[in-house]
Amino acid sequence: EMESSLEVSFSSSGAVSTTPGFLPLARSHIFKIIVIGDSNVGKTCLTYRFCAGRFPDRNETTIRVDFRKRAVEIDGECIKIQLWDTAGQERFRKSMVHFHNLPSWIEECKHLLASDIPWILVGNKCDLRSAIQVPTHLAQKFADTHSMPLFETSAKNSNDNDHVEAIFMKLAHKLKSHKPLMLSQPPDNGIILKPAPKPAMTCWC
Ligand SMILES: Nc1nc2c(ncn2[C@@H]2O[C@H](COP(=O)(O)OP(=O)(O)OP(=O)(O)O)[C@@H](O)[C@H]2O)c(=O)[nH]1
Repeated sequence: EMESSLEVSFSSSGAVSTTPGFLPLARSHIFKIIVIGDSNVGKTCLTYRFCAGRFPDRNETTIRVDFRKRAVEIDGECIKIQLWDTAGQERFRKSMVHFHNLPSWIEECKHLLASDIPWILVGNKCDLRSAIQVPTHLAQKFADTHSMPLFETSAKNSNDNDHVEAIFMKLAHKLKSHKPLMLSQPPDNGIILKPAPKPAMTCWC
């Protein structure tokens, strides 16, 4: 079946690494993307696909939240993308938030998160076209109503659809230009003298 999942994202950034002498060495941005949606829509597979580059051999239902990460380069800058793969099953997400279906997911997020967070809507499992659950025109209408871009993809086999890689990269670009949400995070072990204007980047990849 083709089902819809909802992704909402926010960013925080500005980590500055320092040497014991307190000189800033490197600065990198961390973008945190929360993936939410009903159970079984493919949140784990989508996040795995983006971070590991392939469809998982096997996976189990998510309990509370799993974290996946990947470093990418945007405009010559190393960006750390942290994906929060949340549990879709009611019994596993009780301690986090209470959601039921797409409109409820959105409503709940609006209460919990800042209003101007970039959102995108993703319909997954497009490789199962014959078992489509949500026609594109309806998904598009829903996305328009909630002012978010719609992507249709398959974590398993993107072929003619939006590619998982491109979707997350588009979101990362969107977050990069979304300066107001960026918060400065002091380093754990030092004093920030001042942010380096054009720091040398240290990439995890
Ligand atoms: N055919 C097909 N199957 C998919 C796709 N994405 C996920 N699946 C399958 O759908 C099932 C559920 O995928 P998950 O990624 O675990 O779903 P989830 O949304 O993370 O589920 P919860 O952890 O319960 O919230 C698994 O059997 C996957 O193999 C896809 O794009 N195409």
